[in-house]
Amino acid sequence: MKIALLGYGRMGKEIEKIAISRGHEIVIRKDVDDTIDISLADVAIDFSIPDAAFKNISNCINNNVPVISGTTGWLDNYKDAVALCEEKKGAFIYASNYSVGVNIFFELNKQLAKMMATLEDYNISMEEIHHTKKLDAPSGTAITLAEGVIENSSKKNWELGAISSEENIPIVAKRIPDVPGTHTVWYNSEVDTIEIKHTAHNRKGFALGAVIAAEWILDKTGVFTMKDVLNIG
Ligand SMILES: NC(=O)C1=CN([C@@H]2O[C@H](COP(=O)(O)OP(=O)(O)OC[C@H]3O[C@@H](n4cnc5c(N)ncnc54)[C@H](OP(=O)(O)O)[C@@H]3O)[C@@H](O)[C@H]2O)C=CC1
Ligand SMILES: O=C(O)C1=N[C@H](C(=O)O)C[C@H](O)C1
Repeated sequence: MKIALLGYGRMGKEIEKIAISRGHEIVIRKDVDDTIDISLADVAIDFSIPDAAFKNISNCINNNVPVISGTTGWLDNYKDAVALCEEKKGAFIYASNYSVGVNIFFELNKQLAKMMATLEDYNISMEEIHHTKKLDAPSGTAITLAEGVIENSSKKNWELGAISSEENIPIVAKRIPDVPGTHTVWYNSEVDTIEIKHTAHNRKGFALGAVIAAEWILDKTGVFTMKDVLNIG
């Protein structure tokens, strides 16, 4: 299939390698906000920057090109993207994390949250560690993890910082050179700690998941998630 890469940075370049190895062709590599003919592509993959993602996604939907977005930090506009996709009968997936391992971790996190929901002796906290070039904090993945806990417990919100409260899940964001992405969820009590952790060793898992999602969405109409693509949970 013919792929448009909207964003040709660390992820765009990783996706290009995997897409070519799976027999696809890259027809657009868009690195800046210039004019492009998106309709040259069968599918678009957006890994750009928070300020550009919604415009890129809308442009694809308006031109009837299915779009996969992995850009984080733009979710204030997510509902508008969903509404536009439904109105235009387009095809769209956003995932804060495309790796298979993290999507399993998301399900594990929800199951654990259910089990811990009534155990008042335990305090939850989360940490995400990423490279120093990352623009947003907390990471999209940490937000998805927090939402998974909120759906399955009495917690109401997440909060950036270390202080735990009855209603909020504290998320600490650390920036350390070259770290691709590490996420930890802790439940601490006076007597013990339960910890679940996902460590990405490189960006290949994110990139492979994005290409698999692009292959999957080609003949579909609607708004989907990685759970639909991987058929898990
Ligand atoms: N969902 C997932 O699985 C993952 C998500 N991500 C997310 O993906 C995004 C990109 O990450 P990463 O590749 O590391 O970041 P990079 O900074 O390496 O790449 C972003 C690229 O987007 C380009 N860009 C800027 N404006 C536009 C525009 N209007 N249209 C298209 N491209 C544009 C930038 O160009 P220039 O440098 O010239 O400004 C840059 O090359 C981030 O939001 C990150 O959080 C990352 C990994 C996995
Ligand atoms: O910016 C990154 O690098 C990553 N961003 C995503 C996020 O915000 O969760 C996914 C991954 O952790 C890498």
